[in-house]
Formats: sequence, C-alpha cells, structure tokens
Amino acid sequence: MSGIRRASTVARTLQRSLATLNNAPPAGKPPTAIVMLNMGGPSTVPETHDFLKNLFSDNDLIPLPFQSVLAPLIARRRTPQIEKQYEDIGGGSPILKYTRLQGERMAALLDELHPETAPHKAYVAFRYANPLTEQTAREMKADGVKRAVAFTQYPQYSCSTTGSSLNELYRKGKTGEIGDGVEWSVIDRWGTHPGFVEAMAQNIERALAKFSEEERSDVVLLFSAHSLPMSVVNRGDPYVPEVSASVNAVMDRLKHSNPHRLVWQSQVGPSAWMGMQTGEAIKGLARLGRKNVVLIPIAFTSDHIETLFELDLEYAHEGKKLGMHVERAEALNDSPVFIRALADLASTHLQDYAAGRIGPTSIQMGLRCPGCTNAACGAQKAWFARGGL
Ligand SMILES: C=CC1=C(C)c2cc3[nH]c(cc4nc(cc5[nH]c(cc1n2)c(C)c5CCC(=O)O)C(CCC(=O)O)=C4C)c(C)c3C=C
Ligand code: FES
Ligand SMILES: [Fe+2]
Repeated sequence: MSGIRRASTVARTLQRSLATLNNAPPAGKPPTAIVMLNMGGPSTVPETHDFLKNLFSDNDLIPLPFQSVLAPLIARRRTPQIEKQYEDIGGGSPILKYTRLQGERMAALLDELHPETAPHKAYVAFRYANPLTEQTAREMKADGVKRAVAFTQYPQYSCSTTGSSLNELYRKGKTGEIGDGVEWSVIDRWGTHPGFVEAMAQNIERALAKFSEEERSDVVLLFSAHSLPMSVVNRGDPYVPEVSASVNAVMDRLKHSNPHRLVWQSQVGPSAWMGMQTGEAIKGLARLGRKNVVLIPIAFTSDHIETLFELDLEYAHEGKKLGMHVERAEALNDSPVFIRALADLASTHLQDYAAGRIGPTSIQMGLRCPGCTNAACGAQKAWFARGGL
C-alpha cells in the first residue's frame, strides 16, 4: 500500500470512529448496503409521464436551456408515444422486478462469500422511476446503514448514466439524507468481468443454436448498445471505448466463431449521435445478402423497451420483412451466471477495500472527461474519493 493510501485509510478509520461515537447505531448490526444504481423504468403504464419528466429534467443527461420549464413540456408531448411502447411490451418495464431479484440473490451469495461484512442488503436506487434515490436514502437511514457500496448496474461507464446516478447519490449523501457518517465506496464499471462476459456468451450461444448447423457459422453477431450524442462522445466520455472492450471480450470468449459488428440504437432528437444505427445496419446487411443475424443487447442487464420494443418488435420484424432470420440474445435478467458475477464483483471489492488494496473509488473514476464543464462531476468524485465522509 502506498504511503498516501495508508494515510487516507487511517484518516477514514478515525473519521468513522468519530461518526460512530456521535450516532449510536440502532440495536443489532446494521446491514452492509449494496446500492444498485440504474435509470429505472415505469413499472406500469401510468408511471410513464413521471419517468419521462424526471429524465428530461436531468441536466447530467440532457442539458436544456430553461430545463425546469421545458422538461415537463417535452415529457407531456412524448408521453403518449412512449406509453404505447410500454403497453406493447406487456404494460410496463420489468427493470424493477429484475433489479430486485438480482440484488436479493446477490446479497444471499455475498453473506456466504464475505461473512465479515454480513448481513448484506441490496437497495435499489433508480434515477428516473420509483424507488428514486431519495426514497432509498430514507430506507437506508431507517436501517442505520454505516457502510455502503454504490454498485452501478450499467456495465460500461458513461457520465450520462452512472455519472448521473453518482451525482444524485452525492447530493443526497452530502446533506445527510442517507444518514451521518456512512462510509461509501464505488463499483463504477465492470464491462469486461469474466462472469459478465460468460453470461453474455452463453446467451449468444443459445440464440445461435436456433439456426441450422449449416447456417450457424455464417450468422452475423450484431451487438447493439444505446447510442450517445456526439457532443457527449466528443467531450471524452468513456462509454464508447468501454462498450467496444465488452464486445471484444465476448468475441474472445466465443473464439471469434462468427463475424460481428457493434452498432448503436435509440437515438433521440435531431442532433448527431454515435452510429451506425442498428436499424440501418440490418437493412445494410440485407442489401449485402446476409440472411442470418443475432441481435445482442450489450449495454443493459435486463429487458427494457429497447430490447422488447425496438429490437424485437421493430428490428426483428423489419429483418423478417427483408427475408432475414433474426434472433435476439436474451437479456441477462435472472441468469444465475450473471448473478454470481455480481456477487463476485461485490465480494472482491469488499475484500480488497477492507485489506487496503483499493481506495473508495477506482483510479479511472478519478479522471474527469477532458471536455467536462459540469462542476457536479468534480465535487462528486472528490466526495466519493474521501469515502463520502
Ligand atoms: C447504457 C444505456 C444508456 C445510455 C448510455 C443512455 C444515454 C442517453 N439516453 C438519452 C435519452 C433517453 N433515453 C431514454 C430511455 C432509455 N435510455 C436507456 C439507456 C441508456 N441511455 C434505456 C434502457 C431507456 C429505456 C428505459 C426502458 O424501460 O426501456 C429516453 C426515454 C424514451 C424516449 O423518450 O425515447 C430518452 C429521452 C440521452 C440523451 C442519452 C445520453 C446523453
Ligand atoms: S462529463 Fe464526464 S466527468 Fe463530467
Ligand atoms: Fe437513454
């Protein structure tokens, strides 16, 4: 351990002891909180409007002039179209169901893997839908949490996704809404973790098995990730290279059995976004005579309108019209291989942190995008680097 890291560990331990003296914990050992960060989605169709209003109000995701006035207007205008999409996928987003299930199973595994910090409790903190961070903060405070891990559920880091969730957590944490003297550390990205790669590869193999043996090696693997505005890419956001690293890791695990491409979906509005777009790629492959495609959602861990609506209902349907055979690799959802990977990530983090091998944040998280002008990013990173104390 370096001298600086040892000194900061000692300082944190002292701060923690003082905080404990000031706020006696409730009877019984409070849980180690594993806070699962994600954007969330409307669990029922009537929640769509509030979800969109929260999303368009997020200055870290979409900086708008007069945001507090414009956001409700845009949300109201967009609600009917998006409500229809949630109706078409069965009446709501399954993200809360899957995040809860993943969290509960992960916490049970963690109690076995790392009994030193047991009991573990998974908390869900969504950015735009219930349970919002403020609701989760109240629950954590009531539970008397003193040690918490912010665990992003986005495999690859973007300042518009994980960055926004961390900024929100920082705002609630620094005002004491989550409790006083809570010691934080962060799992900020994990897009090449072997368990995540294995779970993705197994789902791709299951989709490939739906093609005849003669066709199988010729199937194009089309990895599809939510796009980013070029303004975000061009300020140095790490998401695009991190998604590419995930794709390469999965292809290595598959021993490059098939040709592949990484394409981008779900762009919103008239500005320039990262391409090539998924829909255009399917049309282009059809034009080039490629008949067989597996679509792979690589940047999200559970089903959402983008898998169930865009990939299944729009693109797969479009492909079929063009005479193609299009399958989709399942999202990770309740994959036991994936849930074990989450538990491994958290237990390795807790172990390394307790042993002083890592600090509260990764080395990579300390660096702001070279083009960043958002002061919240700097304050948030500094706060988490001090363990939130
Ligand atoms: C890793 C995934 C995602 C990134 C990166 C991302 C960036 C991003 N998104 C918008 C604007 C919108 N996104 C919307 C919905 C939405 N976004 C993601 C994921 C990422 N977004 C998901 C999974 C969803 C859907 C939720 C679901 O339940 O399926 C929407 C709302 C829908 C719509 O109006 O079309 C908007 C708007 C921006 C601007 C952005 C990067 C800056
Ligand atoms: S936008 Fe990336 S650190 Fe601020
Ligand atoms: Fe999005």
